[in-house]
Amino acid sequence: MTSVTVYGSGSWGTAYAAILADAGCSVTMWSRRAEVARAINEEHINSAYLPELVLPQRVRATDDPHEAGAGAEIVVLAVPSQTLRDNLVVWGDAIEGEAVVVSLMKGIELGTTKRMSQVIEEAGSVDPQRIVVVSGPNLAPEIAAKQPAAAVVASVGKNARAKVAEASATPYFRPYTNGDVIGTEIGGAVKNVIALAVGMAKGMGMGDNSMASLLTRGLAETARFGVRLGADPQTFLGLAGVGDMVATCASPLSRNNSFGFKLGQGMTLAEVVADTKQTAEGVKSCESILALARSVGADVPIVEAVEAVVHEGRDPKDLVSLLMTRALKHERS
Ligand SMILES: NC(=O)C1=CN([C@@H]2O[C@H](COP(=O)(O)OP(=O)(O)OC[C@H]3O[C@@H](n4cnc5c(N)ncnc54)[C@H](O)[C@@H]3O)[C@@H](O)[C@H]2O)C=CC1
Ligand SMILES: O=C(CO)COP(=O)(O)O
Repeated sequence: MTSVTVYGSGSWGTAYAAILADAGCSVTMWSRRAEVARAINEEHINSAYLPELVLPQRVRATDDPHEAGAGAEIVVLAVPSQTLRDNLVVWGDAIEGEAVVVSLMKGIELGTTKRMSQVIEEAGSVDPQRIVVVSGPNLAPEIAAKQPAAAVVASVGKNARAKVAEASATPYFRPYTNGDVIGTEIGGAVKNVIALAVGMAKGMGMGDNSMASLLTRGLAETARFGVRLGADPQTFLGLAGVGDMVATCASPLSRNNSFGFKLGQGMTLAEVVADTKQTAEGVKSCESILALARSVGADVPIVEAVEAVVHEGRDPKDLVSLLMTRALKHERS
């Protein structure tokens, strides 16, 4: 039985722990709060995040990161992107030397503009051959309800990606392996920002034409940007690209989409932040994504417009003029 540790007992960490257990792994979760670990062990429920999900008996939890990591062959990281480095400084040494390390995170680090796999390599001293990124249309509440979904399991290490695909394949979760780590991570991070834009548009009363235009042009800028970083353009036509873009932009279950919706409806940024209990990665990552795109000369107008609303105090209503009055251009330029 493969032994897996999941660091982070939030929405996706918990749903992914259930996948791993349903696939036959023995799973230990690390929870920041002792009461969350206790409820998982005694009631098999994580009520703050996924109250409907009854976790399998083979999922255990502890608030001690070193106890959690002992003996794990696979270590899964599911904390907010902007906290990953600090978390690794505190408990990164709990990750066993030969363990495969999986990132479930969809963000770009502020300041360094690093992707999560790069932060793991740097702050956790992990060989890229052992780093795997899981991404795709995977809204945690739907996965927790065991609704069928697929995902990309990407790594430059063939053995590592095969091991994680094997460990997380269930009748409701189908992993596809891929070698394009850059494209997989860029797809996951940028779609959160596009979902913020779509949410704002919906919140302002716009319909499906606006949503589809933002989604499609959002995918175009994601691919243009990703290719500049070395990604395979085909990845953006797959689950970590169009798949995740569609799920996140269409669903009110998406925290990024909902965050944008509330802004579009007229709530202030401070009000929306206070009203959001879980991680909406695009809110912070729009800034680092924009910085990274500028550093490689990639034009990302939707990301730029979202950043202007979220960080420069522009009114969401300005989104329309910011995007619609730019110089006309060829669709594929
Ligand atoms: N929820 C979803 O449907 C999906 C989420 N993701 C990604 O997974 C990553 C984790 O997201 P969620 O589990 O949804 O987030 P969440 O907000 O539901 O949970 C975050 C977890 O990290 C823990 N944590 C550890 N250190 C922390 C710190 N310093 N500050 C705040 N929290 C800290 C929290 O206690 C909590 O257990 C994100 O990058 C997200 O984009 C990816 C696919 C699906
Ligand atoms: O990444 C996700 C679905 O694939 C979850 O999106 P949110 O973080 O916006 O909820």
